[in-house]
Amino acid sequence: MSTFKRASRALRSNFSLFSTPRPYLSHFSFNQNASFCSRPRQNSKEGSTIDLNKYPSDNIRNFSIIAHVDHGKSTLADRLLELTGTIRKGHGQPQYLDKLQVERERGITVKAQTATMFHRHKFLGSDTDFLLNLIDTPGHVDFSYEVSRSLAACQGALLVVDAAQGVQAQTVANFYLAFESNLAIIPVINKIDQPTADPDRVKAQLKSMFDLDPSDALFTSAKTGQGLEQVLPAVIERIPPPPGKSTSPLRMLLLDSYYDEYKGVICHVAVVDGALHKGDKISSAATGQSYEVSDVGILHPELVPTGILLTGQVGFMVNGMRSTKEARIGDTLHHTRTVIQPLPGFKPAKHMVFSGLYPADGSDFEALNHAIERLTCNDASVSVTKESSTALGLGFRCGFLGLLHMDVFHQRLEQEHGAHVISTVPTVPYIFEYSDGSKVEVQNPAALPSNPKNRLSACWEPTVIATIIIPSEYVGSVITLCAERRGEQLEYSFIDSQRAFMKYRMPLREIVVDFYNELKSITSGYASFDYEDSEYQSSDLVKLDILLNGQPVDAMATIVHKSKAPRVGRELVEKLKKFIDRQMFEIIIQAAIGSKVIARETLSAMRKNVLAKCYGGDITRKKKLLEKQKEGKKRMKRVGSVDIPQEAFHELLKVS
Ligand SMILES: Nc1nc2c(ncn2[C@@H]2O[C@H](COP(=O)(O)OP(=O)(O)OP(=O)(O)O)[C@@H](O)[C@H]2O)c(=O)[nH]1
Repeated sequence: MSTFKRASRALRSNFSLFSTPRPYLSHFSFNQNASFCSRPRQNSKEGSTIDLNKYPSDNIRNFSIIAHVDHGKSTLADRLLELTGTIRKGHGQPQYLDKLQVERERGITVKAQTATMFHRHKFLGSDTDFLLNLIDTPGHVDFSYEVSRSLAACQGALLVVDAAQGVQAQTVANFYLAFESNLAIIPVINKIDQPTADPDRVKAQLKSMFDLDPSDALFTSAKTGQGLEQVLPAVIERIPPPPGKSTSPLRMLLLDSYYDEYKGVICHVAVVDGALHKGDKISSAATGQSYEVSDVGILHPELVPTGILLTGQVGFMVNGMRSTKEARIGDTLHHTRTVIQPLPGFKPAKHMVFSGLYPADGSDFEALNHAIERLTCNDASVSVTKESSTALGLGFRCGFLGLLHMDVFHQRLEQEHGAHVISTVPTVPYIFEYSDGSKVEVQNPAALPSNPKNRLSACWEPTVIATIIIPSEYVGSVITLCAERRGEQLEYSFIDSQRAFMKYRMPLREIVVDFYNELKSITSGYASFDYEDSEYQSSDLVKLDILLNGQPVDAMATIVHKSKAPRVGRELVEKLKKFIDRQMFEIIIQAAIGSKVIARETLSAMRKNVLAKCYGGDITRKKKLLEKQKEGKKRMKRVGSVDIPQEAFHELLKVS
């Protein structure tokens, strides 16, 4: 059973009983008298002098910061890094651990980031030096795979909740991920400086929803610094040290990997048992392949070589892997020639949406191939297979964790690798059964015959369990929206007098495209939403073809529920009419199921004259416009004799 499903089951039972055992681990002694004491400022440049032998596992704490989107994880991480002198105060770069350009532009965390901090604290009566590994995690549902991976390296988590917004859908999802991993959970009610903050209400929600003791909650403002002095003492006193054995043979969990231009593949690892030294010979439990460790160290938060990583420590390792494909996330690494029991590892990432990626300019296939290869080195959760389309030429079919993930991947391709792509309508993985009893998973609608009923006997679509939290006054409109999206209500209750909690089983296709936007718009932005994958359900699906002047455009084909086909068909042809420029001849745009046309638009003939509004004879301006038109043409795709601009493909993504 998937973690998601188990969490969902726990969640369901939690809501019916409203009281569960306290999720805390109680085996670690709690020192009531310990007091806060700051360590002299550390600087990452001092890295080479760091002696990790000073930090046996009893003096190590590994913890994640988890929360709903925007509740302040990365800002809190900044403050903790400053407090411990890991980064300079006023370093001028908010959300320091969000390093990607896409993270900075969108203000979201996409990749979990680890930072090692050092902190002196009065513990059991004496000043003690601690090594703290903090993992900042993403909040958006698409990246919850990153959260579950991060939690595997931790013994505790700070569950951050916005004091004004209270518990939201991803708070619930992340709480259960941590709870299922048996982590010590420290509730942190953040943003208490806001005028609308109501920490007492949030405390009551944490008690009623998760049975978290209200007296355990910390109250902070990551913005003003209020209450932050309580955080690290709580981490040290309430989170147990890592449980591994220093005397056992080395076992390391491979948490993540990325490709660095200069160093090659860099692996992030958690040393569960034993110790890793520079120069060690290690092997992968998954592939049996052996490597020599050429560099090892901590993330402080930049790479700082230490020559050693001891039991319970989290850090980086370079070992001559040539491609990140060799670095299998969740793999156990051990000393060559020792026999070990591999660690449980992680479930592979589940791809929720698939889309074709094609070079905007057909001749750029090799450049796109190269760009995708490089980017997947740093984002191994994308699946890639080559495919070809009669409309778009050679390209790739890629699997993503969700639509935001797909969007972020496109943006990174463009920003980090200069690749311009056309993407096809995203689709979810359907299962079709042929009349001979064989079953296929269809990730590309073009792969289905246009009249599938002739050869197919049954079809199934993936569903999700959606969690929605909304102010009570919006319940009616949300129920209507979910019904329109073929949702089946599983649960409906109240978190407190103001907020309702609902659970729905919904077809994945109905939520991947614009469900969240619509939910936000009908609830004035107050809804929060999360989902977890569930089983397949039998469904009445049809393939919807788009034809231009009678010729099907394979890259625009889509699979829809039969009841929605007329509306989707109509919307698609209307969108295309808006985005295709008039050309020298008439263009007939049709949507069809098999040979039956269900929607049609006609674009009358006329060449778009970009100089129409250019009065007077300024030749340089005319030249500029003609140049711009030429540039635009590069981003067009010719299907038969019809030029389709890139935006038309983008717009089709928004039709559900
Ligand atoms: N008023 C106030 N604003 C805060 C506080 N903490 C964070 N913020 C603001 O809240 C916004 C979101 O903060 P982030 O730290 O990026 O939130 P996050 O949880 O890391 O966001 P994701 O990574 O996208 O999930 C930013 O504009 C912060 O400046 C706080 O204590 N008080």
